[in-house]
Amino acid sequence: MIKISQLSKKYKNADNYSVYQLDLNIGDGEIFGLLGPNGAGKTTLISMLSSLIKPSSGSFTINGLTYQKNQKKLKQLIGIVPQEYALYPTLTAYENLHYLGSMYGLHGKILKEKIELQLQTLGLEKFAHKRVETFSGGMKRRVNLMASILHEPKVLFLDEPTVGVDVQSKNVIIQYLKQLNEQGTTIVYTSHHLNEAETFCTKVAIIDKGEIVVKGTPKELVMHYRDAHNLEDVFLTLTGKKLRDHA
Ligand SMILES: Nc1ncnc2c1ncn2[C@@H]1O[C@H](COP(=O)(O)OP(=O)(O)OP(=O)(O)O)[C@@H](O)[C@H]1O
Repeated sequence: MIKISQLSKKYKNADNYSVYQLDLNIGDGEIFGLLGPNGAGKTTLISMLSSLIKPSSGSFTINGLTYQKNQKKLKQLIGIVPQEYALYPTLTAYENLHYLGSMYGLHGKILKEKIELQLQTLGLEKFAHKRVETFSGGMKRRVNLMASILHEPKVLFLDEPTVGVDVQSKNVIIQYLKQLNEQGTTIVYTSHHLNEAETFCTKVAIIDKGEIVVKGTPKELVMHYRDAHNLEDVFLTLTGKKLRDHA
């Protein structure tokens, strides 16, 4: 589904590469977790894959398509849930979804029904006509998610979709993503929640300093490191306990 070859990114004026000569294949139907400490390059990688930023070198394909030649097709094929809310605060949840859905060519009864179904599934039907600026973090995260899947993408990229939300919202989001995956959506997500990733992901890659340190199923990784009881132990073994502050 996704084939990444020697992908690198060095931001303008930066001293180091944020992603360096990265090779990775992500199969159809996976829930793939990109894990790593602060500044590891997770957002940079997912932003390149969702064409929000341009690689410095290397290449990747999604379903055999490159961005250079298939921008329109890829826009329909993928969904992007960025870390920042991509919503209009003064519009209601319904108005936001209607506007963003129409950007993907959805209209009329079909769009209305899709919005209503999603609001219901993600527990927001009662708040459909309230302004998004009045919502809690968890509610905004759920609207952000809905906005990116109205066009039923085959691949969904999510950058920390459960950051800053309460346990209930997190649970609803993860259950919903699992449901989408069962219906055939490939999911690529970044997270700092290792417990969540361990049960949610079919495969993970631990990234540090722009390179993949290890990849595999969570079970394989925990089995491989003798003293590890869980994915967090594997993570700390590989990335160390030093703080990774960066500016
Ligand atoms: N726009 C930018 N310009 C310059 N450097 C950047 C830019 N964005 C990110 N970086 C640098 O690239 C490196 C990787 O950052 P990135 O945000 O991809 O990491 P991350 O793994 O997503 O971190 P976090 O977990 O903190 O979100 C960091 O050193 C960061 O400072």
